Amino acid sequence: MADTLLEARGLTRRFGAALALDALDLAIRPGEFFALLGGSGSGKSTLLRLIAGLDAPDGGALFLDGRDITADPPWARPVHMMFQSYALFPHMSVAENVGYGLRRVGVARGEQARRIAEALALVKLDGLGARRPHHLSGGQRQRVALARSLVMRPRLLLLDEPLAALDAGLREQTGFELRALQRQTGAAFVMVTHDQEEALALADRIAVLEGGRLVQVGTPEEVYWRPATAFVARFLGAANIVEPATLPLKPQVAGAAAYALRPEYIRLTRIGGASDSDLRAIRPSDHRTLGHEETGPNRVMGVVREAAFRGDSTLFVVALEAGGALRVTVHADDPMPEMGERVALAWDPDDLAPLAA
Ligand SMILES: Nc1ncnc2c1ncn2[C@@H]1O[C@H](COP(=O)(O)OP(=O)(O)OP(=O)(O)O)[C@@H](O)[C@H]1O
Repeated sequence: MADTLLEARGLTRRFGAALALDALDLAIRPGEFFALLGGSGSGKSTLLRLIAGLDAPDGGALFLDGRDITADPPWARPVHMMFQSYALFPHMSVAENVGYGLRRVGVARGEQARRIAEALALVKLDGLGARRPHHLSGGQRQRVALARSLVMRPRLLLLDEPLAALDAGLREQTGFELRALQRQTGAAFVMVTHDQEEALALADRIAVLEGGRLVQVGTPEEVYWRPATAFVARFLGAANIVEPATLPLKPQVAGAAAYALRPEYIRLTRIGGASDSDLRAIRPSDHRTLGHEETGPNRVMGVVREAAFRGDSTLFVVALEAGGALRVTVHADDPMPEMGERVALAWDPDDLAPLAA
């Protein structure tokens, strides 16, 4: 396929009895920012190492531009990996570190100097070429590691938890810089992360891994709003998992055993002492149930049990009269219920995302 840069077919890797990758299929497009998201032990690092050629699969194959590269050594692949530890050589200067790969493949000296300067400028480290890595901050060391990868002009750059070692302030800025670098260089970036917010913020597409299998691949919007399984729904921001047996649901797509319902999708209506201003904020469709206690499909009654302030919104846990609880977010501009207040919860049928078992 023309729009596929790297393809994995049936990729399998066993460690003794443990199946780290279970016949995994995956296609990465040229120039995309792709996130591999999964919990500890889901197979993320194993997949990255196989793509880089640092490890060999027990089954399946890898194709780059349609060519089988499964048996190619790492240096023969237009793929570069940036390790979480950065793996810089402490006895070499920044410029020597960045130029290491160029020297190994025998690029002429003048050309080396030009490309090292270009790579250092790309990561905004101009002028620091003579320094040793231990005279740099953690963020700067990461830039050296990035420059060392980018100087090789890879088609595909693999990044193992690139932001994990940075403090919170630097993480967001570095994330945006990674995106900018990816656009500037045109290389495809594959980033391993266990942080769903990072994946949602940066990636063009996200692959969610569970137990060595891909459970869903899609845009951040697709995996967030339309999770394929309960695992994905929970992993990406704690959606409510609701079942027709326990709640009066009338979903757009019938027949699923369970549905994901985002806390942001639920409308909360104050029933008890709703003030006039509260009433004006309530949608017309909610008026008929105000003061009444009727329920119906996609509408339930409950009592507010917990509240967590989140700045632009507050998350409420509402214990349902029919049993169970739902998590509901109320935007800061909307009327807030009190703790212990009775409320009505409602949602649109097409906001129920059907889940595979
Ligand atoms: N060299 C190895 N020897 C034995 N088992 C291994 C080896 N490497 C990985 N595994 C096993 O394979 C599975 C997948 O591991 P992997 O490191 O790929 O997961 P991960 O998603 O990267 O996890 P983490 O986020 O914790 O790094 C785990 O069960 C792990 O214990």
